[in-house]
Amino acid sequence: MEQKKEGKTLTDVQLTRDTRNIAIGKVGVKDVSYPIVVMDKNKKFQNTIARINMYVDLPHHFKGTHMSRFVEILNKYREDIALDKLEVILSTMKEKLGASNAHLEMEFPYFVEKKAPVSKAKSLMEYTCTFSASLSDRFDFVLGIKVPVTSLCPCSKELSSYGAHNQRSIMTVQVRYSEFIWIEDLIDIIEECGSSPVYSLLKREDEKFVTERAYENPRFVEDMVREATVRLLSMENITWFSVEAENFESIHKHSAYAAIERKKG
Ligand SMILES: Nc1nc2c(ncn2[C@@H]2O[C@H](COP(=O)(O)OP(=O)(O)OP(=O)(O)O)[C@@H](O)[C@H]2O)c(=O)[nH]1
Repeated sequence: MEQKKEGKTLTDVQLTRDTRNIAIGKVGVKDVSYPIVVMDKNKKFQNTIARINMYVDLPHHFKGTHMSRFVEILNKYREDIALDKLEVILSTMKEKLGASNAHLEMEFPYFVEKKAPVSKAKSLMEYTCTFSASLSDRFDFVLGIKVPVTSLCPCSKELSSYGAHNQRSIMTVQVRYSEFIWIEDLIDIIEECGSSPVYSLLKREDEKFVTERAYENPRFVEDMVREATVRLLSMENITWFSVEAENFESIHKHSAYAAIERKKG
């Protein structure tokens, strides 16, 4: 729609015709920083700040999409729990932007209170989580979490007279599910798969405990993704998953890496 400002016509350039006959698969806004509300197993909800990408498809005949509408839609639902509103946000994107499919990606820090293993000292641990949702004819949702763990190399332990190389690793799990899964529960499952979980706060007695626990529990990246696979396969409500492990090797400049993806049924 054309508007006038200070005598000048505000032409809606986006609506003008493009003649190259090329449709666009994804167009929209990327890396919008916005507050969101996430469900929290212990506190009911948690306020956090997400980096958000919102995209739709654009038919070949339009010059551009209407970028302002993405943020208008996001803003409308900002007080609501993000997960509850994903489908309605996507369907509003389709409707307001005249699109046949819509995509929404959110990456956000999520904090979980953890107790140190011996002293029981409490602290908050940050996990990076992702919601990836899309709506074409059907709604699709993938929950992702990056879980840091310690890994200790079984080969190094076997070969060395003293110690074994060990490092921080990141396990990235993504799941599709039929029934709601708490982020906290998925974190617990993945943390079992390394040599030891990592913590924000450890007292001396905890440090001794986690060092010895990792030594007693050596894991290759292969072990880590296999351990995760065994656990994720046994969870009936998970319909699809992918799990990756990356060990930021303390004896190499590169990482060790493994990944498994499974669709069930
Ligand atoms: N489509 C498009 N818009 C862009 C881009 N970069 C900046 N914009 C700006 O995004 C702004 C918002 O566009 P619209 O949503 O169409 O704004 P509007 O016409 O005021 O809003 P509606 O009346 O809802 O269409 C415009 O000022 C565009 O110039 C780009 O690469 N593509």
